[in-house]
Amino acid sequence: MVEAVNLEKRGRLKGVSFRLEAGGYLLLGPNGAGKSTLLALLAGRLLPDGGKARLLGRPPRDPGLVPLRAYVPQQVALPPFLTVLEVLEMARRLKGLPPSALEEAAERMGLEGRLSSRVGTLSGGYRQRLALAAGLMGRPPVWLLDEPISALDPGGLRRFVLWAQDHLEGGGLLLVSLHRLEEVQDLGGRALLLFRGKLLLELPVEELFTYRLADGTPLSGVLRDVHPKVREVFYGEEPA
Ligand SMILES: Nc1ncnc2c1ncn2[C@@H]1O[C@H](COP(=O)(O)OP(=O)(O)OP(=O)(O)O)[C@@H](O)[C@H]1O
Repeated sequence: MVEAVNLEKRGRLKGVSFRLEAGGYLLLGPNGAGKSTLLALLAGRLLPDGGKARLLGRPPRDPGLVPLRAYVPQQVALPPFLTVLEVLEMARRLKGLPPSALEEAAERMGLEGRLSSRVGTLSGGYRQRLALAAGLMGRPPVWLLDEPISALDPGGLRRFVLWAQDHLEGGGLLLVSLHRLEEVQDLGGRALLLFRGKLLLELPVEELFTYRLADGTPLSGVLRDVHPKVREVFYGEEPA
């Protein structure tokens, strides 16, 4: 469903290749690893300097992908003077969806009581809920999400996880970048570990917690705080 072939962006992504079928994929890696760059390339928001990407067999900028692919970037610029309902209505029209799709998306993210609020008055968490509701509206089969849960409270997070679980059960693909792995491990699936613009490792999420590097260091600890160790083991470099 989503394919990258030697995908490159100068100084940011160094030849990443994979082929992802339906299912959940957690895109992990330290700040600056290239997660946002990779997602923006797959979504057609950035052009690659080399290689290519395909979503459902089509190039990322194919207009036919609009109703088939959701992309929610890390920072979503929503016009502050519009109401929640107006933003959702814009998304609905852009994707050519029926009103029931708007209602479902608002309900999924718990926005029913805030439809008349102006975006500029929303808290950070509600803005993130709105970005998700607008982006995921209409059940597109491919979801590309860049740190979509960073501002969500436990209720918002539960709503997102439930929606994502339904999406996966329905045969969808979810590629999501995040740092707080513990909160989404119910989604299962596979983890893709990016480091310095390269894909280091792909493994089932449950193995992340038990995987050990050659010297016995647990990978989950490495992800949290000992990144030079990753460099040492995977690149053969001395730790800084
Ligand atoms: N517009 C840009 N122009 C040039 N370089 C950029 C630009 N945006 C990001 N970079 C660089 O590209 C690299 C990868 O950044 P990217 O935002 O993709 O990482 P990330 O893994 O998403 O990080 P984070 O976890 O902090 O969100 C970084 O070195 C960053 O400084």
